[in-house]
Amino acid sequence: MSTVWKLRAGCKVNLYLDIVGVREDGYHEIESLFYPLPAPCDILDVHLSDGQGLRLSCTASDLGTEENILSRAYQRFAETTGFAPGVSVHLHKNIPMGAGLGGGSSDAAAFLSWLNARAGDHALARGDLAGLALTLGADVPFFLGNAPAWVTGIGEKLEPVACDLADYTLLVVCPAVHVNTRWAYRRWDEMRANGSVRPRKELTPENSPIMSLCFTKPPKLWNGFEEVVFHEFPALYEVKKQILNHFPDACVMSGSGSSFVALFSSVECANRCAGAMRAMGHACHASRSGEPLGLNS
Ligand SMILES: C[C@@](CO)(OP(=O)(O)O)[C@H](O)COP(=O)(O)OP(=O)(O)OC[C@H]1O[C@@H](n2ccc(N)nc2=O)[C@H](O)[C@@H]1O
Ligand SMILES: Nc1ncnc2c1ncn2[C@@H]1O[C@H](COP(=O)(O)OP(=O)(O)O)[C@@H](O)[C@H]1O
Repeated sequence: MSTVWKLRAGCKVNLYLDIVGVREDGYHEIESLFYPLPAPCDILDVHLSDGQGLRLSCTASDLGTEENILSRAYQRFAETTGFAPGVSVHLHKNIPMGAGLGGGSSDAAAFLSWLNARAGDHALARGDLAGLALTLGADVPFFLGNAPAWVTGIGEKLEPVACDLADYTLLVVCPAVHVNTRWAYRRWDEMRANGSVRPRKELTPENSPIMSLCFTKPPKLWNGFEEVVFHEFPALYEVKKQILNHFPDACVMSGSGSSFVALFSSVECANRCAGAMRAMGHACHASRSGEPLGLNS
């Protein structure tokens, strides 16, 4: 029986996300604080097999194997390095898709790291692996290091940051709403063109009512996608208000949505919030000091 590796692919939340520019190729420049979380997380059961090529299966029926990012990661790595072993992967998909949690990117980074660790003389240097990762997705380079980072460029410039949230319970609330990242960026462009959204540094109490509320209490967390996504999905704005009713120290939508992350210094408040969210049908995942935290809802 060959060795089976169990790779855990956690998720990320954006504690700050501002869109600060658009490149010629249509990709957007961002300034964002990426923070890794252990829950929800995907599991990749990987084992080497005879011959060459990837055999992929996945628990998510709506995620075919051809368009799965893991297939593209294997293909890209084989083309770049010539290392194309026989590999079987069974993906236990737990991170909701289109949730702003980087689930696909995390899977790809976990698999690329595993391939590179076994590639021997074909292995890529760190920078080259990050460059390959970027071709799979803007969030993939972050997951290679999987540590709190200030992210700029389109997602390829990473600066490690000391971001100690050990005093907080982090609660991820996942409404069953799929937000397409590409749509969110295009919609941001349209709203930017008509002046209804601006990069945060251009906001003043005069040109943004929401900021006039915040300037007295500068927002600890910020996500420039909220106005875009709440405009299209008002139900998500309601979810955020429901979370705020449980007195988190801070709460923000993650990435292009639809998930939220809330920081609670009180575990009791986090528990109550999780119970209320689950009663409304929203999956919840908690963690504290980098470890998953079971919540009695
Ligand atoms: C919004 C963010 C914030 O962390 O994450 P998610 O909400 O997806 O988790 C990222 O910028 C998403 O990264 P990722 O999800 O890897 O995006 P990709 O698959 O590379 O790109 C999907 C589409 O989004 C647009 N895109 C993506 C990244 C970027 N910096 N500018 C863009 O304009 C492009 O149209 C691209 O075709
Ligand atoms: N292994 C995978 N896990 C999740 N999504 C995948 C995967 N492979 C391909 N995808 C595609 O990537 C899209 C974005 O998924 P994901 O990265 O989880 O969301 P987000 O970009 O909101 O963080 C999904 O809607 C799906 O179509």
